[in-house]
Amino acid sequence: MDYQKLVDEAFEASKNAYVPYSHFRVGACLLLKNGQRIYGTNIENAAYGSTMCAERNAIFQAYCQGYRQDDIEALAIVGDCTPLISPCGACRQVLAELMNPLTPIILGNKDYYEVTNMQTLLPRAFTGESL
Ligand SMILES: O=c1ccn([C@H]2C[C@H](O)[C@@H](CO)O2)c(=O)[nH]1
Ligand SMILES: [Zn+2]
Repeated sequence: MDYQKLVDEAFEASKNAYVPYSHFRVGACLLLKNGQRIYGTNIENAAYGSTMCAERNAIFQAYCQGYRQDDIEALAIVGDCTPLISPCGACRQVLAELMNPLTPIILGNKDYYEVTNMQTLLPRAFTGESL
């Protein structure tokens, strides 16, 4: 698995970020097991709370196209920052439900990346199992 390529593609996607308020571009590249890639960027709004994060845009788009967690090979999330970008709480909650706990999540900047997963990012997640 060429994680560096996923990171590079996520940075390419981040060029489409709509970030007039934070000027902080985030990119996501979701790799499906069929080889297809689905991209996401953050899209901000003057009503700040209506902003949507890059990784949620990517995972929602995958689901919109009919894919489900077992179809997902990996997800790269990137930002030009140090330390590495780390998904916000809302994204963790969404990703914990929509991705398998051990599916690789690659967090990257321009210089390096780290591989993690939802089990590590959100241990003891609240899921539909509890309802
Ligand atoms: O993992 C992250 C962290 C932040 N952001 C966005 C939201 C907002 O547009 C900007 C600053 O918080 O970065 C993401 O898209 N993903
Ligand atoms: Zn988020």
